[in-house]
Amino acid sequence: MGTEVVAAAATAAEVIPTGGPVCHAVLFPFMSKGHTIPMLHLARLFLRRQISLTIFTTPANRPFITASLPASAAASIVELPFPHDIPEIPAGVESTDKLPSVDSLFPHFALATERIRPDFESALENLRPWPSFMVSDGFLWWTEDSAEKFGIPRLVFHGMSNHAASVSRAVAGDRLLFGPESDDELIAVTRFPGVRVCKSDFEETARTPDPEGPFYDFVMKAFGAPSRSYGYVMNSFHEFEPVFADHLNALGKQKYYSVGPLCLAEVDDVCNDKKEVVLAAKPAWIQWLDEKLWEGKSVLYVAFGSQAEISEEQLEEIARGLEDSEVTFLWVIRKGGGGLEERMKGRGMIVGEWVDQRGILGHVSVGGFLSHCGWNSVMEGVCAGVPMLAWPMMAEQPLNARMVAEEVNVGIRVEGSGRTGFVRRGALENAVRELMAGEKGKEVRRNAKEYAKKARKAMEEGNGSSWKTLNLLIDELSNKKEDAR
Ligand SMILES: O=c1ccn([C@@H]2O[C@H](COP(=O)(O)OP(=O)(O)O[C@H]3O[C@H](CO)[C@@H](O)[C@H](O)[C@H]3O)[C@@H](O)[C@H]2O)c(=O)[nH]1
Repeated sequence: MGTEVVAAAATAAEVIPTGGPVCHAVLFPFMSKGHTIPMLHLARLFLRRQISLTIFTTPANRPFITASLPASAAASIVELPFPHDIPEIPAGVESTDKLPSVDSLFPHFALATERIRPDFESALENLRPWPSFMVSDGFLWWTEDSAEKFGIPRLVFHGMSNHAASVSRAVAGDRLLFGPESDDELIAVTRFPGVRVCKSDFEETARTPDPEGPFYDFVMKAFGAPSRSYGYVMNSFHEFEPVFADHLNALGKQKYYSVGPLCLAEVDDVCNDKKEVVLAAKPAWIQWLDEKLWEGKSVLYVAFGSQAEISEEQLEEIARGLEDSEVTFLWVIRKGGGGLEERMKGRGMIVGEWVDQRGILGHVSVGGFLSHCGWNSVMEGVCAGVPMLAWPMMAEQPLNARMVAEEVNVGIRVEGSGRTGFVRRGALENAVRELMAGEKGKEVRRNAKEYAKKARKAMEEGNGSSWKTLNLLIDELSNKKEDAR
């Protein structure tokens, strides 16, 4: 593979906010929407602090990145070719949501990214101005070596919560998953009083004494060795999970910087594209939500992230559960569900396109969120003050669901849901009714609204905990003091 680095920045012109850039940083998001989106929000926070950026990506991911950044951003996008000769990965697939099966192909995809390293390093070497620091996704473990080679401090971007990171470490460290308990039996996590997990909350590799295979190879490469990076950037806010954030920071030499919720970075932006947003035609589903507002209906938003795989049988059961609950719903389906759209007309709306999820959650008609508990969705639900029905499916989502339903109490767990679970229509119906109209629903709604206020406060310019943490981090890395604002 040649060093065919296409440095492109034509549109992302050199419009730098007053005073010129404080420093220059490199960002490298993992090629998955759930990882790229929050890193682009982080990009906005850097731009707002007058840090110019070089963002690395691959050709097929470039349009998404360009579209997500303000047009006037002081950001250059550098394309690096995605490896084409991976037998398991169909040609042209450069993002996990395009994989025919995330479950089986994810490790091959993630392992393949290491082949980008030579091109990445050639591009880094030629970068001017020289970067003060790099933020790259934890799934791109090999960027740590590149950063070290060039003496660039690297921050690991962690898409997960402080809770999931702490609990996973504690469970592994204390070898809690190798006991006699059944998959669904609760196990106390002794380091955190009151926290309980079960074996099925974790990936197979974590609960197998001698694991092997590509997923294990990936885990070992990405998380197997102690990190030599400068620290971790967490998409969370201290007030949401203080025990877990403090725990991680007490562990060792690296700091964990909670600088989120990153989805709030778009609220007061450096960019001036609010006008464009207002003038753009409303998509059909937002118009539909407007109608529901006039009809006085509270809508359940149903969405399972960018890559969940749901069987036709389970989709049908969801449809039945929603019908039986008599709730008004907006359901975003990524794959499958043929025929449901027509059948559900009048009861709810089904959308098969990419939507602006944050826009939907912020619509006043939306009163509940049935979610797979991807961490971005959790943060977005919390920021909108919308209580959740937690239905975890894969990755660290079962831990996020515990966070939502057991730690901060902003949602209700859907009975039977989990990594291998099948949810029956009756269980979904009950959960929906409880969330939208029950006593428990009222309680979690109140809590969600409280946390929404705290989230906004955390991101508040000047005094917010996350705002200050990010400033501190930038000061540490750039050795420049932020001007008193
Ligand atoms: O039509 C859509 C679909 C998704 N989204 C956005 O896409 C992101 C999806 O992220 P998330 O909710 O975290 O779900 P996943 O895509 O499943 O995220 C992966 O990455 C997360 C962060 O590491 C992990 O927490 C999850 O377990 C993992 O599956 C969110 O920002 C959504 O708002 C849209 O805007 N429109």
